[in-house]
Amino acid sequence: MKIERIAVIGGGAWGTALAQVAATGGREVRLWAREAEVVDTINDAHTNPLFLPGIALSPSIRATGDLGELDWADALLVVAPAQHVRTLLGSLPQGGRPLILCSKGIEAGSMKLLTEVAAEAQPQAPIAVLSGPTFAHEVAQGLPTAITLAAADPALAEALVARLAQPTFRPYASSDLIGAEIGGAVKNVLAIACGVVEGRGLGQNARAALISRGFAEMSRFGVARGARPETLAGLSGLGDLVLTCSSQSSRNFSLGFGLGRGESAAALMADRKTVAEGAFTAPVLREAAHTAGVEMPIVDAVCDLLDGSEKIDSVVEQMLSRPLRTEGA
Ligand SMILES: NC(=O)C1=CN([C@@H]2O[C@H](COP(=O)(O)OP(=O)(O)OC[C@H]3O[C@@H](n4cnc5c(N)ncnc54)[C@H](O)[C@@H]3O)[C@@H](O)[C@H]2O)C=CC1
Ligand SMILES: O=C(CO)COP(=O)(O)O
Repeated sequence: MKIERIAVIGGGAWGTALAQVAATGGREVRLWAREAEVVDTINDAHTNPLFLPGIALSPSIRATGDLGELDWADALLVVAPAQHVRTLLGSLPQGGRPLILCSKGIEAGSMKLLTEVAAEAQPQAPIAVLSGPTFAHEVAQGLPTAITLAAADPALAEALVARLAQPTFRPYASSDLIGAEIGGAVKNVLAIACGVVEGRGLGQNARAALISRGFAEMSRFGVARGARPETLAGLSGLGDLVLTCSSQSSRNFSLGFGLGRGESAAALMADRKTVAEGAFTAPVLREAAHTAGVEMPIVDAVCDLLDGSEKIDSVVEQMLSRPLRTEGA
């Protein structure tokens, strides 16, 4: 199997950065963006100041507002916010072109993972997942990055790795799609919690404890939904959790930081141009965990802060007064 022509659905920071990777060496890449101004600035000035400021883009990236123009591609990178993936995939013609899911989230309402959403919206398309510790602005600058590329068909994984790999962009093939996508979805919620810890000034010990106990929650939920533990401990799980729990560059972490400072979620979410996926994933993850019989106290606490049902100090007190238990449990 050979994949040459890559198209990207989504002209936000991550879609643009991935287009930049795929365009290395002057290879043509098509990118669908929702905003006409993004289409125009990519085509005319080779920049995306709205979502990825300060990066000079390859002139071989051609943007379009017409999904029909993506028919040209051998494979499509799907990089829209998770809650819009179903609608966008439903707007494409049906076909057997591989879809590589790069978004991180769980669909609200249905509680479905994006692999399930894609299988319903495009039943004939082979599905892959690309996920890992990858801040878009670093990838777009060519800084060294490693990422998980999961596909059920090893030939598809191999073809995609061959097409996307660069000396500074190293995809590691996997066959565990569920593991790869659960890590990315859950870490966004945990990054909000880490931001809260930082914003409230609870210290570095608390943040390390939260990353470790958060990873235990991710693992319990992931395994219950069919993920492999080694995938969750890899780039797309623990790797991405550590990245987003350590940096204000994370939109989810910075949302939590604001909450920790006492700002309301509504005020922090109003007028956001960029997406903090964890805010949308948190309530559906809580519901999905409940359905699976999995305890996720950190996720519950993030939900309570986001919906305003609890104040930060009482959430912290509740977390600290939970029954003492053995670490592996
Ligand atoms: N930015 C990053 O460093 C990374 C982001 N991701 C994931 O990629 C996905 C996209 O995130 P970003 O590119 O960062 O977005 P962004 O925050 O840079 O931009 C927002 C995006 O949402 C789109 N959008 C808003 N309303 C929409 C609608 N109604 N229908 C379709 N699209 C709509 C905008 O067109 C824009 O592309 C998310 O799931 C995110 O978790 C994954 C890895 C890294
Ligand atoms: O997923 C990301 C890095 O891997 C980006 O994180 P944020 O969406 O929190 O900015």
